[in-house]
Amino acid sequence: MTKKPAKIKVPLYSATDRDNLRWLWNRYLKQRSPWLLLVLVMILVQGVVYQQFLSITESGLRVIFDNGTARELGMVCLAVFFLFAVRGAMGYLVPRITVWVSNSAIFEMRRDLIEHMMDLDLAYFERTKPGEIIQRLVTQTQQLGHFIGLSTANALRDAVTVVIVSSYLIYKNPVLFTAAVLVLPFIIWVMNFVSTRVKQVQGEAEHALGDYMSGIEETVSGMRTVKISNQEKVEAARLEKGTGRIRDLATRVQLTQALVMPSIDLSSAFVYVLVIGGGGYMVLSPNFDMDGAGIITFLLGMVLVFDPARLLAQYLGILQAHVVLLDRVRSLFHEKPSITDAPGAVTTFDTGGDIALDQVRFSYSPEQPLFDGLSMTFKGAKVSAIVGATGSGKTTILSLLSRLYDVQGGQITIGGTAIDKVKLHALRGAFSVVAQDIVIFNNSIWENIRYVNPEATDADIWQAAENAEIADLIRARGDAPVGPKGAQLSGGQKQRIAIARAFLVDAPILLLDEATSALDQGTEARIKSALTRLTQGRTTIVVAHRLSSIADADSIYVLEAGALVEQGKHDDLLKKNGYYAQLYLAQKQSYAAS
Ligand SMILES: Nc1ncnc2c1ncn2[C@@H]1O[C@H](COP(=O)(O)OP(=O)(O)OP(=O)(O)O)[C@@H](O)[C@H]1O
Repeated sequence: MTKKPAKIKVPLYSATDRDNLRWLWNRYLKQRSPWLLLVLVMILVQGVVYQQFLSITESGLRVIFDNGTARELGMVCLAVFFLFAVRGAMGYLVPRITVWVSNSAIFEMRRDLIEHMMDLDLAYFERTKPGEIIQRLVTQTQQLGHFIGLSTANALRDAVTVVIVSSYLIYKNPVLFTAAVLVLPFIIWVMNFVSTRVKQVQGEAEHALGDYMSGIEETVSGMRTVKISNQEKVEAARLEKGTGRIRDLATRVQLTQALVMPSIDLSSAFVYVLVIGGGGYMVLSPNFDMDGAGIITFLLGMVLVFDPARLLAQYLGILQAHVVLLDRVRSLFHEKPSITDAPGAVTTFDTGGDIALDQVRFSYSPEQPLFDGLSMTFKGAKVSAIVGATGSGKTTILSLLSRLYDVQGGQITIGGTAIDKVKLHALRGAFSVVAQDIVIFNNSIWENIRYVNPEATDADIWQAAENAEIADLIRARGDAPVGPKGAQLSGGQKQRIAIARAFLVDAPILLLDEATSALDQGTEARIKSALTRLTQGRTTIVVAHRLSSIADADSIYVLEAGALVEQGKHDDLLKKNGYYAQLYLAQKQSYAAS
């Protein structure tokens, strides 16, 4: 169940807001300023068209009231048509240009966000919810695009209309305009009150919809557990409760929305009564210079200014929300990667040399120290194994070698070169990894293997698949996709894909982290010879729980709570009768028992 987001109160246009808006302008909009200027000119033209329309209408009405000619009336009609044709053309071009400008700005923003995100440390992704990142890259940028594009162009057009038409009305009849304007804030208040109510209920409805969708996602993806534990009824009741909430809120939204039209009608009535009554009085009274044409035109002017004024008030209302949105999106750029290329980092180093950890200190959090001065050397072109109880730090050592995390003290060298003096791309390119968390895409097995080396020939891929004992499965399944996250494959089949990938990547250092743990002993034995071939000539580091699988390693390192407690060959370690021997015997007995 997701928590209701807390209401955030930020002062409008704080220093941060101004800085964010400046950033948005400088980075994504400034280079498009000629287009924006064109849009501004067209918006001004739209405003002037309304003023001209009012002025021509007034002349037209006088032609009618003062017995003018049909030709004069025809000219007025033509002028009105021309004016609206111009406004129509602008009305087509302005959204076209603004949508294009804002979409390309948002495309660039998303591209920058994606590139920035790719550079961030693994640690960032381990502490940030995927939903937050998705929101920034998908919905928040989308909303921002709409805001800097159409919403702002429309608001500008509305502002220009209000200013130009109001100025014209003030010029025509300042007294009547002032009286009408006194009512305007009240109308806007009524409108905003209704739209705020609608927004509130809408917000609750969206929240309920979000909960309902998360509920469906949880139930569907956990269907195996739901069925095994006979929870279908409970889950159905939970989802039905969700749909009930949505029904209630949707009804409330529609009932509140039903208030909009009557309140518009009622508030417009105030203005119309005021203009017709007040203006009519002015026409009848000899003290004012006002005629019928003037009063009708004035009324028309009020109608023209009314909607833009309301929309402008609404726009100002949502402005703050979008400034907050901008801050959220930009916050991803405030995250800085700490694992980067050092100045002067090299791209070539002796990838076949020894890998040495020298007095390495590392912990994921200060409260839980893991390595405090760990030293060990993995011989180049040999097979080394790391064993130890769960949580002793085996996988972490592999992560440190490829700089998924940086050591906090001491150093790691490969072939004598400190790994933080090697460009990240070159360093990581030296490793081929078969890890516990295998990423499988919803594609064919063939494509899943090819993923690690798109340039590989078909023959290479078949060879890798044969080596990893997965070729028969490829033949049987053909091009069929393997389901989201490889849901249609067994754990062992996924591991074989990972092993096939390792065969396909021709990297000098091989890291096998529980690479065969999900394989049955028969399959493990069958691919063992292939794995042995794979390790030849490569520096290989194997992490395994099943000690029998690493018995023939050139060197075995035994870890206990982040410290190296024993090191040697399998037979020597057994003879020593220490921690390794204990682990080995315990495993042997449990296998015998099972
Ligand atoms: N990303 C992480 N963030 C915080 N702590 C972590 C992270 N990864 C591992 N740890 C912690 O660090 C310690 C060592 O973990 P590591 O995965 O290296 O152990 P391991 O020996 O490989 O264990 P296993 O045999 O269970 O795979 C554990 O206590 C674990 O909880």
